[in-house]
Amino acid sequence: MARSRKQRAVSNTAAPTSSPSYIEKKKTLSIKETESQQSWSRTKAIFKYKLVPPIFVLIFTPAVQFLACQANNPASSFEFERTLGNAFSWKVVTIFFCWALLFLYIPSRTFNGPPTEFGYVPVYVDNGMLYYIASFITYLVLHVIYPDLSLDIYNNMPYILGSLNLFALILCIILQYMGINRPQTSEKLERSSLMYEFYRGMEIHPRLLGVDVKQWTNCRVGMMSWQILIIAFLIAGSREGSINPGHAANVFIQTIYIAKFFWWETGYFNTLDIILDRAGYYICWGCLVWVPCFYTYSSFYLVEHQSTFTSLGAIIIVLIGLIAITTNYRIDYEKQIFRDTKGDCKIWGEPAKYIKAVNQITKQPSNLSLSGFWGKGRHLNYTFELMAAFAWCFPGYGHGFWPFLYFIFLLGLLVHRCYRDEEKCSKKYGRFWDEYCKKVPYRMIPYLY
Ligand SMILES: NC(=O)C1=CN([C@@H]2O[C@H](COP(=O)(O)OP(=O)(O)OC[C@H]3O[C@@H](n4cnc5c(N)ncnc54)[C@H](OP(=O)(O)O)[C@@H]3O)[C@@H](O)[C@H]2O)C=CC1
Ligand SMILES: CC(C)CCC[C@@H](C)[C@H]1CC[C@H]2C3=CC=C4C[C@@H](O)CC[C@]4(C)[C@H]3CC[C@]12C
Repeated sequence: MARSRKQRAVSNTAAPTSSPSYIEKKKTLSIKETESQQSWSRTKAIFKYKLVPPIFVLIFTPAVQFLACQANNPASSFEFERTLGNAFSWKVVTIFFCWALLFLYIPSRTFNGPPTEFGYVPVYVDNGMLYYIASFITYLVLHVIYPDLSLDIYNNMPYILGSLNLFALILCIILQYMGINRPQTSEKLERSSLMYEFYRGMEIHPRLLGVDVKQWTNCRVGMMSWQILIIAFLIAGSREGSINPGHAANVFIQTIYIAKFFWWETGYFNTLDIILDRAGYYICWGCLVWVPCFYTYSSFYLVEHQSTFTSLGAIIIVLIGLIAITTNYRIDYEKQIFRDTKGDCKIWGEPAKYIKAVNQITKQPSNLSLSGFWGKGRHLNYTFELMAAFAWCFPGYGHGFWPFLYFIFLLGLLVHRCYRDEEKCSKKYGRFWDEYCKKVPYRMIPYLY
């Protein structure tokens, strides 16, 4: 009796896995699973290739013109004539573009970026800090000759954005034409719709007039225009020579952030924007127009809408901002040291711990750090980036959500970028990446996300 009960128990547990109905059920389930996976990938593809490009181009391009009118003079309506620029805006934009170009021609040390899968090694000019300091000083000195320069820049912002918009759109068309008809590298790129190609870009490292296009757009024009414009807005916003403490804190934190970028410019050549993104609307228009308009927006807004921060409030927010920027830099630095020494270094006072990983594409070893910040979260640098952005937007507190626009945008950008980066790493490292994700399970906030 006891034996037969045991047998039943065994057969009860064994039956489901071997019975035909169980196998059928499993098959139907896995078919359903793959069907839903396929339909999800189809939806994602429609979104990525068909919807995002026209929506971005048609919404973001005019949005910059609207933003520039909105804060400058909320009563002023959109005027088409501004989208064409004016004599002042074209003069300013042309001089600035040529100045940025000049520094890429000055004989300097060069820096070789990471080679592409098709064996192209991009060469960059390594004089970011010289360009930054020279541009900053020159801008301040120009006020001696032209005391109203900052005020004129502020008042002509809708026209300046009009000139930038036109120039950037034409550049993207040229880049697309060159990529289709005269590609500069041996990369074999599958063709897609013209709209998608315009948005995404064609080539990863195109060169024009002898310079690397993305170094010129992203690092030199985008980042330096951000710096010059916020200084111009601070000067334009000063009333009878006195500077508002909240506005000063907002500009000071961003200035440290931008100076840090130029200090670390060669580190930027290893990031997604440079190694993965192609030179098209997203990156080139983004850096030529979106950065000068949107990244500077909190400072632009504070000209008309004075910050209510006291000097003490300003000092506290500057300290918070500096802590965030330093930590963000520290995290990027820990990765750079780890990569440069291939893991043979000390992090947080101890020899670095890592996963011995292999790049699945090149089959070369490329370890994944488990030490310091990279052992606590997979993208803590983004968390501190957001904290810094929040700090410089905060002096606009009390004026609704407009001064926080950049922070809100950055939140979306960085969460999305986390997934883009992880997709890249999963392809690059395969099972080693899964192992890393198991050991470091959180992305941006330990124990939460
Ligand atoms: N203000 C803004 O608009 C934005 C600012 N940023 C800032 O730019 C900086 C760079 O960011 P981003 O380019 O996104 O990339 P990250 O600096 O976050 O680098 C991600 C890459 O690091 C490598 N990596 C990941 N995990 C490890 C590990 N455990 N050990 C060693 N290497 C690892 C991988 O590249 P690999 O293995 O190939 O080396 C991965 O692709 C950050 O400070 C960020 O905050 C970024 C986006 C937008
Ligand atoms: C089409 C647009 C709505 C979106 C354009 C986005 C781009 C302008 C930005 C995408 C990623 C951004 C950056 C990445 C990393 C950076 C390093 C940091 O230290 C300074 C800022 C930046 C260069 C930043 C600049 C804007 C982007 C390229």
